[in-house]
Amino acid sequence: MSTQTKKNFGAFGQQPNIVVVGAGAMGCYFGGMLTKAGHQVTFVDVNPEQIALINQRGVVLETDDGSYEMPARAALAKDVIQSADLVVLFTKTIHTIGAMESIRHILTDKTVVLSLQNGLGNAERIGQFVNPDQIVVGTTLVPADLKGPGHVASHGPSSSHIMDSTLNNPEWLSDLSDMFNQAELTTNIDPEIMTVIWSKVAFNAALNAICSITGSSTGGLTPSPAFKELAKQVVHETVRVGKANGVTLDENYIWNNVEMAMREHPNHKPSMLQDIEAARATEVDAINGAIVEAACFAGLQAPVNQTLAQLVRLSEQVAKNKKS
Ligand SMILES: NC(=O)C1=CN([C@@H]2O[C@H](COP(=O)(O)OP(=O)(O)OC[C@H]3O[C@@H](n4cnc5c(N)ncnc54)[C@H](OP(=O)(O)O)[C@@H]3O)[C@@H](O)[C@H]2O)C=CC1
Ligand SMILES: CC(C)(CO)C(=O)C(=O)O
Repeated sequence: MSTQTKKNFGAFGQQPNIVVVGAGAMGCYFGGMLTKAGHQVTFVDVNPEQIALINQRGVVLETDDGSYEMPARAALAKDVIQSADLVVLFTKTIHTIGAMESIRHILTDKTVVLSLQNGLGNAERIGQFVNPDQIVVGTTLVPADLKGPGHVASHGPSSSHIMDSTLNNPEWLSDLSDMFNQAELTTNIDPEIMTVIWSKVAFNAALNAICSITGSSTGGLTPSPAFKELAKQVVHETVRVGKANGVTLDENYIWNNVEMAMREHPNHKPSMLQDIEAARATEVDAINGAIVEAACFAGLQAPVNQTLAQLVRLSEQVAKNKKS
């Protein structure tokens, strides 16, 4: 059945007004796929040149099924007027508060805000702007590499897990996952979302941090016993911290995801490495740093994450020094 004939987005209506905030790698991929499925998407970003290029040429997606160039609409937040039915938030976590503040005027008490951002604390940050029952959080294993403004490549299998932040699993959540699945963005509703989020944080704490420090894509680490030993220590430590914070994690499940990413997404540069290469601030505080904080909160220490966090911060500084 074609995506057109399956269309029925319940609470969101036939033509929801979707606003993708952050027109970088993930924003362009998710927004581009939703556009390709026939949705009305507005991209919001802070970079005027990027906005101009997207308006002029559209977004370009390189996928395993082919390359697509789709007309798209992008704007600065202040220039978006129509209220949003769905906000898909894909800024880096350090920009969440600023981005949400900038779109405050298009948020209503019915707007749903979805975050598949990496790291801990996403629901809490978004919760400063909308009610908890309007927030959907989750994780995604979609690998997205920004090739240039509005131009993104994503290769290999992937899926996302979502749940509303109150864990009530309202009916409209199925409408949202249907919308994404029909746009070929494989999405599962997962009641165990805290486990899923912590598992992804453990994954990113190992893979993103080590790739960023070493300058390697995920596949580049494959033959290294040193990587395996270090990454397993990160995962082990994070599982211990999760447990002390009331979240039970499965070390094997996390490790299998790390191995899957190395095997299936070998050319992907984790988002944190893309930040280092662009001399931008990374999300280390929401990933390894947040694990260290959660350890302190539970009266523990997390020395492996602490050391990796410091090395990522050092790599950030070196990248900035080189650029200036
Ligand atoms: N890339 C990937 O493969 C994956 C990423 N993720 C997560 O998805 C999220 C987005 O990552 P990614 O797409 O890689 O990030 P990018 O850096 O590629 O994109 C973020 C975009 O948001 C823009 N931005 C910054 N501040 C604001 C603001 N106030 N309002 C609107 N836009 C703003 C940035 O502009 P500028 O560059 O000028 O700051 C940039 O264009 C992160 O949390 C990441 O961890 C999750 C899984 C995979
Ligand atoms: C794509 C993935 C899952 C790393 O493999 C990721 O989370 C990232 O790049 O930040």
